[in-house]
Amino acid sequence: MSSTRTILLILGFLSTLAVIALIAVAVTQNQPLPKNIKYGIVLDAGSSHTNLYVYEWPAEKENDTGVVKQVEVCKVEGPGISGYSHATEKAGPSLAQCLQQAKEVIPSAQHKETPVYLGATAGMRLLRLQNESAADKVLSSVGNTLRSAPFNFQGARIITGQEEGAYGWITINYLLGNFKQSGWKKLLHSLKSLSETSGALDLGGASTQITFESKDLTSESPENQLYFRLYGKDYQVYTHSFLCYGKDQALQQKLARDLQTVENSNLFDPCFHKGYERTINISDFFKNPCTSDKKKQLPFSQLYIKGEGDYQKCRESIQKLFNKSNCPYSSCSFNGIYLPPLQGDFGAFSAFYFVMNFLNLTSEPNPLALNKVISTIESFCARPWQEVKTAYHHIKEKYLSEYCFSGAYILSLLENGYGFTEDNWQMIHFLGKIGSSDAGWTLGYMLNLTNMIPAEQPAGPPLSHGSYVGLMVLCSLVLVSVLLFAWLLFHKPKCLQKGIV
Ligand SMILES: Nc1ncnc2c1ncn2[C@@H]1O[C@H](COP(=O)(O)OP(=O)(O)O)[C@@H](O)[C@H]1O
Ligand SMILES: [Ca+2]
Repeated sequence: MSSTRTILLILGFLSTLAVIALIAVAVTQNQPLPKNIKYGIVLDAGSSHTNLYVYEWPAEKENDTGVVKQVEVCKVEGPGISGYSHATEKAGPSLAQCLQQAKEVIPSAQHKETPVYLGATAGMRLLRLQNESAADKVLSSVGNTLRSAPFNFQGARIITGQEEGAYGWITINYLLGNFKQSGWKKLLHSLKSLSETSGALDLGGASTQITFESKDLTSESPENQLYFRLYGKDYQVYTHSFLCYGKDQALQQKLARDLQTVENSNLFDPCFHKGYERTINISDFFKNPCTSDKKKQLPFSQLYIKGEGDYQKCRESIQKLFNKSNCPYSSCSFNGIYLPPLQGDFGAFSAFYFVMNFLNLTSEPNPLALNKVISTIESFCARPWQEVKTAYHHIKEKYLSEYCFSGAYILSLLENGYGFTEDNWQMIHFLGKIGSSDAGWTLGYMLNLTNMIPAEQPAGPPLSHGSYVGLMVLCSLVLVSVLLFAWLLFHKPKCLQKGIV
């Protein structure tokens, strides 16, 4: 009897030892290999300025969703590259300082294999319309600078408005993890027939984009339609980019309209604060493709703008930029552009975020009601310029003086332009960053050009490393408990014998 007990004891001890060994092997064997990091660089050459982004991802996981993240952003000094139309050779050298910063962030052994892309947006689209050869020279200047950097130059080009919308949509849905939803979340969405993805609203200085998944997208307007197959799923997406409807060009358009009825060189503008004054040179004003159709001979060369700080009047004058009179489709946003019914949540970024964040109107996770947003902007516009300047002395005067206009413009674009209402306003989420990455088109652009988003779900182990190890541990613990229980049951140790009948 005692010898069987000894044998069983030894067996129990050995099996416990075996289980511990099993766990130790599982943990060490499945430890991810030391990280092999890859890098990519994208320059966003916007109308107002250029930003350089450095992204990184683990090489062995590059086709997984959500693994690429932004590790650096560098703001290029000076204007956007389209601002170099009169000194095109200076456009490239303006990028040198940010390229230097990228060289410091990325280990030098990896410089040669790191792709670098430059995408120019609406500022360059406008320059190309106004002066094509200047636009070509600017692009060749930035191309030369990028080629001479130690990275793997992949091109400098003007991206289309459609691409800008599409890549912005891909970026935010990639970062929000919407392309890899769990089974139950997918089921919930399909039961409620909700979109699994978030729409994207991007407001720049020269153009603005609206992009969202639209299940009932008809083929009325093929140029607004995009099809994607990502991670094994099909997406039908609507997109449109409005050139001249970025916030800086919208202001130019509004001023061009105001100039039609001005009686002398003084213009009272309800969209600027009381006490604010700005002088505008008329000679260049109508050369811009966004204002050239309003060209008018005026008896003065300078216009003096004087602020009135009246939100209601400002909204009325902005409203005129959205022509709702003719729509050749079943439904339109404005200027005769097709817009299917709005669907799902929207992420609103770049200037949508900068402006609403300044005005403290981005409150998440509980978005504010539309009437609260309106009253906040209304009272901000009513504050005298001297008071605003003192309260926010640390903010660039160019930005500060235009937050009233920009706030009113954002509301007009969303309400009058796209038809958001009090009821669906809260579907809009103003976001600057998602995790460590800025919301914008650059990440989506790089993911696409490096083929990092597969059309089909990559075949991989069914369990993640963590779940695999967890499961191993759990099974082993169950095994030990069963063995222990069996031993107790059949060999009732003396100390327990009394209790068992
Ligand atoms: N902190 C800020 N506050 C207000 N506006 C900002 C801020 N930072 C950037 N902006 C504005 O955001 C817009 C960015 O547009 P940009 O990307 O340069 O142009 P586009 O996308 O039309 O080519 C510009 O109007 C710029 O003035
Ligand atoms: Ca932009």
